[in-house]
Amino acid sequence: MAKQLINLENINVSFDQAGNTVQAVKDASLQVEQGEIYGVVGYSGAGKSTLVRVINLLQLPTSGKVEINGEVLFEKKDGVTKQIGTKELREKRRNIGMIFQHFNLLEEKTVIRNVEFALKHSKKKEKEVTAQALKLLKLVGLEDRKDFYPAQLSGGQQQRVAIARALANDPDILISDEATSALDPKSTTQILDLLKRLNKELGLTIVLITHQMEAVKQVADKIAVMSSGEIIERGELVDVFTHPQKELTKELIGTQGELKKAIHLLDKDAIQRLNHEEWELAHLTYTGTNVVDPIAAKLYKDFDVEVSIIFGNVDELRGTPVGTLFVTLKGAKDNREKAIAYLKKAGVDVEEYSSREVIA
Ligand SMILES: Nc1ncnc2c1ncn2[C@@H]1O[C@H](COP(=O)(O)OP(=O)(O)OP(=O)(O)O)[C@@H](O)[C@H]1O
Repeated sequence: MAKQLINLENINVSFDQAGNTVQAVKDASLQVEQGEIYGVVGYSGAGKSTLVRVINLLQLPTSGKVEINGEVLFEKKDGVTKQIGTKELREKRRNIGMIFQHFNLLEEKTVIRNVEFALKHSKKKEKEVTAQALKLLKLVGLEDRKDFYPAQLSGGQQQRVAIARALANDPDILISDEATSALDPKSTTQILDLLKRLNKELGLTIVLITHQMEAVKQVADKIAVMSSGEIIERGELVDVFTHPQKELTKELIGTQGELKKAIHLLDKDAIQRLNHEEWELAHLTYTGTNVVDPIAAKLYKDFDVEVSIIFGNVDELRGTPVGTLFVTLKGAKDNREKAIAYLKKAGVDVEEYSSREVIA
């Protein structure tokens, strides 16, 4: 089993905002294993940044436990606080690189000086510092821009510099706080590809905060969904996307919008002529690409259930094709039940909407 690198237990964070207490994080626990890319998603204000800033104690929790690589950095329980010393914390923080939406580069310094700046506390000689900075710029594909100033680079290139700088002290963990949110789609993909490569080549553990579901779809192994300070759902990326439990998760991943589209596309005149008991709308989700035709034929042949496809789509989740299909199922109720039981057994996730719900 992989080693648990980050362990946040029962974290609470509250702020005082003009005399009112805002609870930004509520009893949140998050465990990240070494080598994982863990996405934390949710709308603005959900508490993502606050929770993740707790990892390196840039944000002190009101209560809870912060354990990194088996070492407790902070624990406050029953009014008793334990916290590592300032000097030790400074060292620990070097093991956790951070990148942000705004690249936070020093504008008056060249690219290489920006990276070297992160090594100013190291005991390395000047020559070694420069060699290390060059190595990092090579890693992010920017060695030929080493003497440029940040303003002479595109957003994507500036984020690469920020990544090189974040990796200067050879950290085990990289926290990415909305790092692709200010970039165009092409640069976003390039940065995500770079993060994936660093994860693979360096074994870097990455915590990725984002409101962009496309970003987690491309790179995350696991995701946690946050709402009003709480983690409301979590799991393997493909599981959460194919079996979302909470309404918010469905909304974030677009299932709700797809359902509306399916209802809009239904041939309501034709369908309203049918008895309510004779049909339903079903949302099928499956991994793999080629199950559609055989399923339709099989349901008709074996269960006397007629399948009409309203629309379908194949998406890719971290390289795994995931098909989604909205269909109407027509036939006797018990036949439909048997057909659905068959689909579920075949690994297809089925969400049913009764004809009354759809027509309402
Ligand atoms: N330093 C602070 N002082 C007071 N309130 C704060 C502070 N930092 C965050 N908050 C509040 O805590 C809540 C959660 O904010 P947080 O930035 O963690 O959310 P988020 O999910 O990361 O959203 P965003 O992407 O917009 O930053 C918000 O209500 C915010 O106003």
